Amino acid sequence: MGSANGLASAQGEQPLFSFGVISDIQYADIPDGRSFIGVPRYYQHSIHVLQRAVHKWNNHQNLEFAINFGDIVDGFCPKDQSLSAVTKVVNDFGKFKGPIYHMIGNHCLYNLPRDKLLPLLKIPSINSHAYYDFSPCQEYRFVVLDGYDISAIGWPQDHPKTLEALKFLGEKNPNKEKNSPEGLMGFERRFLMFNGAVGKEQLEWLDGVLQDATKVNQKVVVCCHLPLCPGATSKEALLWNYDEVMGVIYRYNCVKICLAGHDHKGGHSIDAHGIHHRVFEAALECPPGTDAFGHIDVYDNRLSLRGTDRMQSTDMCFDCKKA
Ligand SMILES: Nc1ccn([C@@H]2O[C@H](COP(=O)(O)O)[C@@H](O)[C@H]2O)c(=O)n1
Ligand SMILES: O=P(O)(O)OC[C@H](O)CO
Repeated sequence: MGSANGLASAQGEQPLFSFGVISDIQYADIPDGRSFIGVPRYYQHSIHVLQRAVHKWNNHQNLEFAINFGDIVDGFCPKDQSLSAVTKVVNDFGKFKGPIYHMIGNHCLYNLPRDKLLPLLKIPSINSHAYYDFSPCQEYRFVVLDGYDISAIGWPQDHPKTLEALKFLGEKNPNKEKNSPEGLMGFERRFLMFNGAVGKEQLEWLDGVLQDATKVNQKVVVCCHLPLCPGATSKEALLWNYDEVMGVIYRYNCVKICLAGHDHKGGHSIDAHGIHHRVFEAALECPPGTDAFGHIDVYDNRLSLRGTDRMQSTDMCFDCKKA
């Protein structure tokens, strides 16, 4: 974490553009609680973290857009309040004076099915898929992955993707409770119901996007609710087929940074190919009065995350000379 990776001073240098980031708000109008392993969760306070983020992003005056890394409403939200809770959070995001790019997380899908959720989040979609790309300037392209493409949550119960996910979980996780990693060894601990996979069609789409980005000499930032690198996250939070996705990414040299949420404590690693992986600290786990959001300044050779409060600042340099 921090600038221990040979960052040259950014003083005086203007970023190409900047954007806001926040993850795992998991808002619900319910009393505070705890995660399965006992970490406090502040369901009502987390929307105030978002409100302060939007206020700060607007005051910055130079943010092109913001990205929400998923899980805007918690699974414990009473289901008759799911729509109003999602709408409330979307409306608060709407106060940002710029576009918001959303992605879906497991908690979003506990609350609403894809056909309801995606239009509310204005996620460009064909057949309820939630992957897309955008390019804020000639030099950069952002790829947003749908980590719950193959998943036991979010699709109708008899949907082929639900059936494929349940079959896969049945083969990989012998526990009756499919969210339990008990007895699973090493990276196999990711085979849990609250995770998912990127399907074949999406992998082919990703390959095409990276091929195109390479042709036009664009640097790519990959965003996904689920982390893609074991070095940046707990094993239990990894995308089921993170290795397949990284296999596609490694065919090219254009992906420089992968950003994610889901693992609430946050993390940072640089993989063997020099790609930075940054998992964001959750807004949900901020005790009242504290925050976790940030903005990222984008340069030719690095992304510099300026975190607020519990979100650690991180310099992610992919072509920097050692100081
Ligand atoms: N080590 C674990 C972690 C989680 N579970 C199950 O997953 C559910 C969701 O976990 P949270 O961290 O979001 O609370 C939890 O309710 C457990 O059913 C588990 O079994 N073992
Ligand atoms: O999305 P949650 O709240 O179920 O939490 C996921 C865990 O952080 C993964 O380790």
